[in-house]
Amino acid sequence: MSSNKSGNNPKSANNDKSRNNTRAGRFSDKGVKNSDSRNVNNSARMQKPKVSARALAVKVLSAVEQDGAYSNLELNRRLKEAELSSADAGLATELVYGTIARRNTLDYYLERFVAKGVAKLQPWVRSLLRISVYQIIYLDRIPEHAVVSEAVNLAKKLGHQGISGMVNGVLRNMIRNREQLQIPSHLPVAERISLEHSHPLWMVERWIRQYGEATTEAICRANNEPPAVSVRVNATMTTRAKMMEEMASSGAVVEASRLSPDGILVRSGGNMALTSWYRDGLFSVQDESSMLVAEAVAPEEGQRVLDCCAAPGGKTAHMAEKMQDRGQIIANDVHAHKRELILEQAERLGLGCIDAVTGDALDLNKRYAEASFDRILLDAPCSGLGVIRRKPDVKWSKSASDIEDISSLQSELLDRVAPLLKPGGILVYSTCTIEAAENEDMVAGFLSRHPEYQAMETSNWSQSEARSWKAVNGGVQILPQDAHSDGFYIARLTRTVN
Ligand SMILES: C[S@@+](CC[C@H](N)C(=O)[O-])C[C@H]1O[C@@H](n2cnc3c(N)ncnc32)[C@H](O)[C@@H]1O
Repeated sequence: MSSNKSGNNPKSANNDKSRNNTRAGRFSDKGVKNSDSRNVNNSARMQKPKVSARALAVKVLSAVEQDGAYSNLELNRRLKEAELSSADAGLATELVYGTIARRNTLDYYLERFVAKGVAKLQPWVRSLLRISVYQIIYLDRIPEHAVVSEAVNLAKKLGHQGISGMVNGVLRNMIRNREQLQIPSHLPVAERISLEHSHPLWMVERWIRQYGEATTEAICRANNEPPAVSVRVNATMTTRAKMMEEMASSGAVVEASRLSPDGILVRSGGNMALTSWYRDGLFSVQDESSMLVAEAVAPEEGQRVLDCCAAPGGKTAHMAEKMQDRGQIIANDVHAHKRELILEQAERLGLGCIDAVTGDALDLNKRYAEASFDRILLDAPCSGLGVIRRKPDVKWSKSASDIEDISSLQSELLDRVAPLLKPGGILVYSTCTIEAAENEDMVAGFLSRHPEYQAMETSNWSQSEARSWKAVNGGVQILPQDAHSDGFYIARLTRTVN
């Protein structure tokens, strides 16, 4: 039996607290100090907010659970309306993402104290109890008595006396019996990991089959870390060294990415998407793993490139930057409304070599001539299980059958676009998941059906850090704990004969 690691009881959860590296850091009101006030994420407000941070979090969580809303979109929409101070916006963000991330652990604890069972509660009451227990267990800056009184006041406002009494009773009882807030160590391993790190049991069991127990536990632990902030420098406008200098002199704490030559890790400095550097196109906000995709494509100036599933255009733009905006990139996506997103990126970054088009990638072979592209990127739609840190809802919204469904689409997409590559060209297949069925098994199947394709060496494109990663079929599988970046699979294939 593996030993209990952090997060299985309130005490170790408190150790988690002491790291104080919460998601809310992104909303810190310590904006970059800069003589150019446009770069300061200054949101001190004088008026009384229309809604409290906790009420907003309860509304977002209830909409996610009841209406299947996307947490990020719902949260952003409500934050815009609410005009909270930056600290309160940070708290609301922390409560929403933290509560979703720790959902089944919170429910496991609550189940012992809610007489009629958590499932029978009204969704808003369930959300209120969950955010309260999340604060008690995982956040150190809010005293327990404040958590209880805030919850009781909110229950009075949103419900009635009976509900506020029940909320008061449940929370006080939990605080009095903290020793009961433990995950028993005698549980079968998969169940223990599932409860301790809040992942669905089917997912944990699936990963144990693929990666073994220790790696699965490391994946689940990493999935609960707040994601790092990183930006990709626009190489047509500046260099990483110059950008880092400018950012540092404005008060941001930055580090060069060890994964991508274009990446900068931003340890503190406010919301990068609100800076004038971002608006002026000097950089884009992008995860480090994702930056490795264009690295693998290695497009050259003057080449013709096909990006099959391109929206919102992050990797398209990166490839255009690598080409110094010389050549042509056809950036295709099936959704007409997403074409705008690609065009917005291109315009902000000053990139003219991108042609954004709409259509099903399954039909690209009817629209373009065989062997007409030097490079093809298939950044496929996938289950997204590599980006749980950023989108914790994925844990609860996906099922094993989603993985089977999406892999048959991926396989068909690969088969249809393969003839479009010139002999000697490079086809990159990438996903933001860690599922073998969508990754190495997918590429193995493709190579067995297409003798005209070969896997390429990974070592000549991946940075030194990446070279130790598991490389199979010309691809690297990046797990979220490897470099504390998103889980990604990137395979690099070449066409040898016509
Ligand atoms: C992983 S995302 C691509 C992310 C993008 N490469 C980037 O870096 O910004 C997958 C995209 O595939 C698109 N998509 C899904 N099915 C498609 C299809 N059959 N044909 C073309 N695009 C598709 C989705 O709309 C989604 O935008």
